[in-house]
Amino acid sequence: MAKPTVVLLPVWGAGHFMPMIEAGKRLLRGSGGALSVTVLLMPAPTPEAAVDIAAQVKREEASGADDIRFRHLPAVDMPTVHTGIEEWVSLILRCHGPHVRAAIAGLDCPVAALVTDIFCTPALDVAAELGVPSYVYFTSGAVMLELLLYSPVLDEEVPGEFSEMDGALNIPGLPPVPPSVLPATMLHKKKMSTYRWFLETGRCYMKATGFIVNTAAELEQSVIDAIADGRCTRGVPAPTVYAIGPVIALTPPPEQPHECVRWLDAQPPASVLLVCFGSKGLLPPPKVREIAAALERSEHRFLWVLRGPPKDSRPGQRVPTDAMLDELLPEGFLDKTKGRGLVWPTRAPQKDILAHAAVGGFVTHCGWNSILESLWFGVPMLPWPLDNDQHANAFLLVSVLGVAVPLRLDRERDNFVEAAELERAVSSLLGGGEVGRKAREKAVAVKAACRKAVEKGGPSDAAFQRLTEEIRRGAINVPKKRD
Ligand SMILES: COc1cc(-c2[o+]c3cc(O)cc([O-])c3cc2O[C@@H]2O[C@H](CO)[C@H](O)[C@H](O)[C@H]2O)cc(OC)c1O
Ligand SMILES: O=c1ccn([C@@H]2O[C@H](COP(=O)(O)OP(=O)(O)O)[C@@H](O)[C@H]2O)c(=O)[nH]1
Repeated sequence: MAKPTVVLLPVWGAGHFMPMIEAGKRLLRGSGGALSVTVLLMPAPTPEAAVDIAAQVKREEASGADDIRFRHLPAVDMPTVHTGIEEWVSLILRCHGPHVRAAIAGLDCPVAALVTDIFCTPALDVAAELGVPSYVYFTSGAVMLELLLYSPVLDEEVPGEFSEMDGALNIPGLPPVPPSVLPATMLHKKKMSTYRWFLETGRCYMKATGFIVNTAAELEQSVIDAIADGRCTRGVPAPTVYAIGPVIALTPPPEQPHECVRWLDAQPPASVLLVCFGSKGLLPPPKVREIAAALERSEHRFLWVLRGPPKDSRPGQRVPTDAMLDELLPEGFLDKTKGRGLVWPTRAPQKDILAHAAVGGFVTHCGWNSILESLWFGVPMLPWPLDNDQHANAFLLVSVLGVAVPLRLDRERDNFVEAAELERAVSSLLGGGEVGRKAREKAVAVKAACRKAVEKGGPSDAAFQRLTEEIRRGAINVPKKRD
């Protein structure tokens, strides 16, 4: 009989697609050949994302792993009316519901589980209808998962706007949380109609069999405990959390090192500040000017990945362009920083850069994958969150893990940071001073904990074994036709 398959339903996007495929490959290996993986591919919303995903699929297919197969779902109409990125993705998923159901029902083998992305709550209903166990693969950290699960409780506790309340929020397993670290969708209830998405997603998650979270228990133990004890869900036990991370797709370095890596080869150890704002990494001109002023004055070495504005700014369509450096940067900046700074105008190999001994600090937008990569290589951070889960992630880095030097930003001014503040924080992180020294020390300790977590017998490895076993046991034959 054909072996049971785990069906993955990833969304497109650098921080979502590859981490989920990587987790699927680990499930394959972990099952010792007992399982296969079927990836359902939704057509990507932009030509750039389509090219990216096609390349990744080609790479996986070429690697000869015959237990992973890809199935294309039919195209759906992209929603034009929505309240924001969260609802936009959820609406697309809703349209795909019948296709997902048909694809699963049409499989020629037992189905062990459906694994969906953060946004794919409609797929949980499909799994329930078919009797298939369902898991949310959470590409962000447990703090963000907790915020989603706890949002219905918070909504009742704080009837007014979070942005207008005095004091801090009491969120299980966390130190007092300033409301300013909540995602924008939560912060302005009345202004953001997407707020409902938050509450509904939190409730809907309770239908899942489990949460597979790309984190390590060591990073977010108290939060994971709070979820497990039902403290976020009014005492009702939440689906089991499997903290299996850090899951990072690491590939051997290319034969010809990238230009950024060659530049780093010529720099002293732990001397370079990496500045990179993720795969969407675009900044408006005033922020570019502040960064340039801070880097020029700080006299530290830097590698700045600076992208150009997108051609299309609609949710889900924002793809950065290659930067025209002469137009974006203040006059004379490149000359004045020549030798100690490199500005890279297109996508850079971030993991290879963070792995380089010359990198001593990372100004990051706090996308979860960037955080995990920085921790994996022991690089302390300067958090400059912009959106989504990033403010909450930054809070974790500074207030729980202590691996980052805080950066004062003005959320009311679109997360603006003054040049002088950035200059101060860079000097603290890379130069002398107690705060920077502590962050550097903690980053080294957390690096060791991350690596230990995924070693054979480590806590993430153990969680992964439990998950694999549970998935293997859950396999069912999906009836071809519903009664
Ligand atoms: C899939 O394409 C996109 C996803 C996001 C996006 O939006 C988002 C909104 C929230 O209210 C809470 C979130 O956690 C969240 C996350 C998110 O995706 C990114 O996820 C990464 C890994 O999970 C990473 O942590 C990044 O910080 C998140 O931004 C947004 C988006 O465009 C703005 C997408 O196209
Ligand atoms: O120039 C870049 C920008 C980003 N990334 C990678 O893209 C992912 C970004 O994911 P993250 O969750 O940090 O943020 P997002 O891009 O989803 O906001 C990470 O794996 C980065 O290493 C990269 O390789 N080069």
